Amino acid sequence: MSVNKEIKRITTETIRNMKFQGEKISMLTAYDFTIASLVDAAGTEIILVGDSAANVMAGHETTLPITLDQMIYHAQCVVRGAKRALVVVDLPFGTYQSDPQKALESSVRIMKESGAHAIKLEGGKEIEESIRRIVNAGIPVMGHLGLTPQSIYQFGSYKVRAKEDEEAEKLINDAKLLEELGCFSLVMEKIPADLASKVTAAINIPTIGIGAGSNCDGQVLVVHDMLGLNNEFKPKFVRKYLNLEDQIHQAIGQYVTDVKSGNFPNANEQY
Ligand SMILES: Nc1nc(=O)c2c([nH]1)NC[C@@H]1CN(c3ccc(C(=O)N[C@@H](CCC(=O)O)C(=O)O)cc3)CN21
Ligand SMILES: CC(C)C(=O)C(=O)O
Ligand SMILES: [Mg+2]
Repeated sequence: MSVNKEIKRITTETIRNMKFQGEKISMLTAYDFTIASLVDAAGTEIILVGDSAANVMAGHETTLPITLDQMIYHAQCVVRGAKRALVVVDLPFGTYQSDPQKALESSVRIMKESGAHAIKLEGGKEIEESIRRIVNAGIPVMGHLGLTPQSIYQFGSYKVRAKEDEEAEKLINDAKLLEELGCFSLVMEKIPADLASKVTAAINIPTIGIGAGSNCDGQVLVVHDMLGLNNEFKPKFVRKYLNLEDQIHQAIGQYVTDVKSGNFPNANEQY
């Protein structure tokens, strides 16, 4: 008797079909092999190698400083851990906004050098040509609208976006444009739940929300946030499933105490 232990890979088509079947899509970030393996094994459909690595991994204030080389390194680590999930990588700030040719080259580097399955970029109409080029090259693209952290210095704050009619209307038009351009899905960050609902009903590609209410086709969180690894960051859209920061603080405190007291290592922990 032979058992097929091969794991079936989630594809962009799987993700698109989930919307029609009414099955919600779960997405989490990962930036390294170990966390990616855990996120993958627990059944998350999409792993995002977010440029939030700039904050979470490198300690930067914003996402702007992370480079394409650094994103590729994180993506390589994640791809080795993801056996089933679709791996999506953020194009970092400055590698796609200005020039469609550069956008394509950045995307090709990510796909070639990391083995990831798709890229994500922030914006709508402004980056239309970049998205067109990348999609035409056969690279799956995930859009990202609403609060787009790479534009933080233009927004001036991380406040909820598209509360006014004019910005809401632009967001709806951008969402429709992204669908037309061939994006396979769309992240909507920190926008009113009613608007997210409206967009989700208006397009045929799945919407994945973060601070965008329960009517999106899927949800995404930064894995370190939902595990409670950084207790200072607590916008209300984060649900903390664990309080790892406190647990790790306690464990490491105990280790320090044991080393200092001579309690570690004991007779069984030496040769
Ligand atoms: N750890 C982490 N989680 C994220 O969700 C995340 C990142 N980093 N980095 C990139 C972007 C930035 N994001 C953000 C950033 C701030 C708020 C926000 O609501 N800020 C509140 C303060 C919240 C707090 O720290 O308690 C604000 O009023 O500015 C939301 C999403 C989402 N992304
Ligand atoms: C918050 C998600 C959507 C993201 O773009 C990131 O982690 O960089
Ligand atoms: Mg991002």
